Amino acid sequence: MGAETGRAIVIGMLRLQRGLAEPSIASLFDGARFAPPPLTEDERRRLAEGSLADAPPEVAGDAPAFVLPSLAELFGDALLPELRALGRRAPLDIRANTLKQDREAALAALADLSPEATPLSTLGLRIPLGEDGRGPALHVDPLFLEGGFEIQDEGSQIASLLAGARPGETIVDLCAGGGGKSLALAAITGNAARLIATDADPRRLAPIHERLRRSGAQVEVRTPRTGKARSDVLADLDGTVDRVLVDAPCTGTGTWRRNPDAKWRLRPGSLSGRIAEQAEVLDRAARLLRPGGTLVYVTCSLLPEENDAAVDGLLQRSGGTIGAAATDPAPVPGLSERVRRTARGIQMSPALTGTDGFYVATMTRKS
Ligand SMILES: C[S@@+](CC[C@H](N)C(=O)[O-])C[C@H]1O[C@@H](n2cnc3c(N)ncnc32)[C@H](O)[C@@H]1O
Repeated sequence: MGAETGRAIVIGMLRLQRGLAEPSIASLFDGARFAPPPLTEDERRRLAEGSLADAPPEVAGDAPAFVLPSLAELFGDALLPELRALGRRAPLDIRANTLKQDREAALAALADLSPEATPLSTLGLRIPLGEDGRGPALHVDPLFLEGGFEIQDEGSQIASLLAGARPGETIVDLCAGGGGKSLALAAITGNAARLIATDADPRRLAPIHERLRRSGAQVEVRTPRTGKARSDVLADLDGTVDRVLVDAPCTGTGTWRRNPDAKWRLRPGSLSGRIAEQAEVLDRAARLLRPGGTLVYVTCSLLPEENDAAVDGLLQRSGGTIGAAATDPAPVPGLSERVRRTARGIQMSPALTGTDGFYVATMTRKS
């Protein structure tokens, strides 16, 4: 809009992010009692003719300049379309809890919300947003209260499906947080795997207990003590685990469309902090694995430093004990044709897969 005033930013946001045409913006800026003054001639002209074609990428793509080289490394020529897709509103996705009913039954039970099956996840339903961009009050929906579904982005559902969890396995969800992926793994294995969930931060685990009760998922939660009483709650499992899921702490750059403010709070120091945590948690995961066991590394980041480079770091530190393995997109029909492949894993993104920017890589313990 040719200015950096609050008014110019709001008008630009309505045009670029909400996709409103000039007449719709003019109807909001009508000078009524609590409305801003009407659009000026210059503002109308800029809305009609303005273009970001010549703007630098951090302006055209609305992203902090310091991460652009990393994003360009991943996206190449698709950098701007991907940045713009990251600026658009995220859809509202839920995962049918197949411990209670299948997706078809959930679609029927929620028919009044007009859900559709998600394009890729075989477990997902997409709920249309209202004109104000808000979704319905899912947390009080009777089906939710009965555990019939969980609110989970399609990308997170896909990451859970790609984890390859099988009935009979011992599986550790090492960074379980509120339990989003633990619950999904329990449903995917039909409660027939031994699932253990933990997190370095006991407070992050708090919501999991209520979620387990509601969903019927069977997961053993191991809550660490903090401070002087701290001990390794997984020590008895070292060298025995079939599969470890590391849903790692990360910058969350793949979720900017959900948390637009996060991109402006990101600092170079927070990236280096996350990289150190990722190395620590990957080393811990590697020690848990039995020979032949599988490590699945997931982030919701688009930065190669947190993804392929983190995997490379573990492969090098392990001295050959941990080997790279392919991540098979087959459990998610249609994913193979759409997803971006990196040297070590696969990368989802809003423009390509229509999901948050999840990264998934697979490794195995050789000996
Ligand atoms: C991306 S979040 C996990 C989200 C969760 N898996 C879900 O699907 O809802 C990353 C988590 O890693 C935890 N974390 C960070 N460092 C860790 C470590 N060294 N060991 C275990 N968990 C760690 C954080 O406390 C945070 O809860």
